[in-house]
Amino acid sequence: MSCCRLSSQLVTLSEYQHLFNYLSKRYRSRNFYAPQQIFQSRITEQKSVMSICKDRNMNVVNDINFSNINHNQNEKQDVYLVACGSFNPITFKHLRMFEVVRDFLHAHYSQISVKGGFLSPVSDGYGKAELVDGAHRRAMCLAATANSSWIQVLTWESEKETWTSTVDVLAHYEKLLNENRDRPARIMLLCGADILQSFVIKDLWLENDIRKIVQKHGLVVVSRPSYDPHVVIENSGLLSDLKDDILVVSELVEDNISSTIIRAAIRQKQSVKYLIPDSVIDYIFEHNLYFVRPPTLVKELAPFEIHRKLQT
Ligand SMILES: Nc1ncnc2c1ncn2[C@@H]1O[C@H](COP(=O)(O)OP(=O)(O)OP(=O)(O)O)[C@@H](O)[C@H]1O
Ligand SMILES: NC(=O)c1ccc[n+]([C@@H]2O[C@H](COP(=O)(O)O)[C@@H](O)[C@H]2O)c1
Repeated sequence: MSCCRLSSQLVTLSEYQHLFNYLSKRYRSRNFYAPQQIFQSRITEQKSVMSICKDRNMNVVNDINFSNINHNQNEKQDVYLVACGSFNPITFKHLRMFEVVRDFLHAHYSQISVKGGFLSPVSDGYGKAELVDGAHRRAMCLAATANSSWIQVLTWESEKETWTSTVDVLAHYEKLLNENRDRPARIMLLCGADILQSFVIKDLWLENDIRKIVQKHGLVVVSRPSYDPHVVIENSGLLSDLKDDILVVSELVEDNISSTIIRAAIRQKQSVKYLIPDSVIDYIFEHNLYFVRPPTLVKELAPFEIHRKLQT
């Protein structure tokens, strides 16, 4: 019997209900089931990241970075990986990044124990072209992670009307995660090499934010074709400064799949099967997403607007 399991996603009650109804309807004939008790208990757990993620079996130390991580051989650091992005729509590559990085961290840092992975879809207020409604992007992320035992969806960022800087997103989740936790866990940013390259774009990222992300939280960059993270680091004074705390992980199977390509393929009525999860394809068809290109936005991305205002 094949079955999909609703794992402990961090979503609002109505989204749970919506997704549950959708998946149940969709997969009834294929033995999809989500026992009501599990479903209900997850709802009560949704209030804080901590309540879902708490796991106090490991010894952890607070606020270590990669430069000193090897000095604490006897103590384990619980780590949660957070990927911020549009997920418009989510692809297998977004999910792969988590698997690759967890393997890498466990293989190279015996003190790290990766306890969970979080997808944090960006708010509609980010202003990126072709961004479909956050509720759809969240639902697709939920559908895509329904089978994962450790990757979950965080909805706080995308439920806000306005865009939140990534450093604030990380700080928010870290605070929630560590509420009432004796030994704080660490939240690390997981991203593709294109995001690292975007760090040097004027007014897109603040230098202080980058420093905080890298030094306080930790940054893991996954390789992506056409991007060379090492060259980007070498050519930037700031990133060269921080290079000991930036981890670059080579994906075993690099490919240039992107949400942009998926959207274009759907518009051209080409198959996207085996590029994104079936449940996401079903959702796209059911909600008629991406078949028509929306009008081009004239406004620029929120971070540009906000950071320029800060300077005046
Ligand atoms: N093919 C890929 N290889 C490595 N990293 C990737 C790949 N696709 C996406 N990522 C990473 O996943 C995260 C979320 O990406 P995002 O939602 O922006 O997807 P995208 O495919 O780059 O989007 P779009 O095509 O709409 O610009 C980012 O950190 C991005 O770098
Ligand atoms: N200054 C910042 O914090 C900053 C700037 C640009 C993008 N981002 C984030 O990076 C991610 C990029 O997503 P896209 O690759 O889809 O544009 C989003 O989550 C966005 O919020 C953050």
